[in-house]
Amino acid sequence: MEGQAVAPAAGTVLNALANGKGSAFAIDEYTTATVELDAGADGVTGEVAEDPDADTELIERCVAAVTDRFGDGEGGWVRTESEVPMASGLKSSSAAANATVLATLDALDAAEEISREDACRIGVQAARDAGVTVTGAFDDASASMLGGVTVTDNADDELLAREERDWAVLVWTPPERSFSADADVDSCKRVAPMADLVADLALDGAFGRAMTVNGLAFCAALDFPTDPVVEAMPVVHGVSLSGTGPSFTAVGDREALEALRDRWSDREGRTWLTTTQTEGTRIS
Ligand SMILES: Nc1ncnc2c1ncn2[C@@H]1O[C@H](COP(=O)(O)OP(=O)(O)OP(=O)(O)O)[C@@H](O)[C@H]1O
Ligand SMILES: O=C(O)C1=C[C@@H](O)[C@@H](O)[C@H](O)C1
Repeated sequence: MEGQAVAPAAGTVLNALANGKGSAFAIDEYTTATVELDAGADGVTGEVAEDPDADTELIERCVAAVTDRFGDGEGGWVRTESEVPMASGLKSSSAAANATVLATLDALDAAEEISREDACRIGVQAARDAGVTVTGAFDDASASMLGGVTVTDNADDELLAREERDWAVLVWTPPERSFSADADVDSCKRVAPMADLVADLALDGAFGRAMTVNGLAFCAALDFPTDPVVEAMPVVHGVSLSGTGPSFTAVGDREALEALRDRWSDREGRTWLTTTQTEGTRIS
């Protein structure tokens, strides 16, 4: 029994570490999961193509959660291949979990037995159980699973809004890595009044302005530089630190972002242009 699915990465509108509300948008960069199930296998073995030493607990838990609920507890093998690096702020764990959950459902021929929203909640619970998230990150996971821009309450995995936007997206990924689970949550909680404002803007559909306020607040809280945000502000719809960093994303018109790319590219790391994605996670 084999299955395969592909899930998009995402960027941040609102980081949920301050007040539990979050917002994120899917981008056109992907993680693929391939799953092979075997009724006789003893447990699940995971593999991350780009990093043989990576922690595979999350994807193994995703397979087991799906076979427990929709199969007969089959074990097997899962491998992810990703265009986005881990711990870069681009929600690689959400994309890996979503792709693995859907690939396992595909292997069991059970993809139509559950809504995409609930399938996403399986991956969020696996991320909590694996200890790779602070809030569960239903904001990131729902954007990756459903596509478009989502606004969520991560306290109870509730989807508050989903909309579609057709933006060009500029991403700067510095060479450093920062795991979400290691973020300074107390510092993030201090900017909760700003996060409340960002949530109101996002729920009004003013995603660009929401994102920029988020960027300034969380760069300050997590000690990231604000100059990429200030440089971008005059020419973009929105710009922010993505997640707990270190990547930044800016959204807007392609020509404006091409000009901004020339400035951001002076910094160390990788700067590239992509687009928003509205289709979400799919069986491949
Ligand atoms: N491509 C992947 N394949 C398998 N597991 C992954 C993958 N990406 C992330 N993970 C799992 O999630 C854990 C946390 O990764 P990471 O910090 O990248 O997650 P994240 O919260 O999505 O952060 P970021 O938004 O910074 O990418 C990893 O240690 C690993 O266990
Ligand atoms: O681990 C978490 O709970 C989160 C991590 C970051 O991606 C945040 O952007 C997200 O809102 C929540």
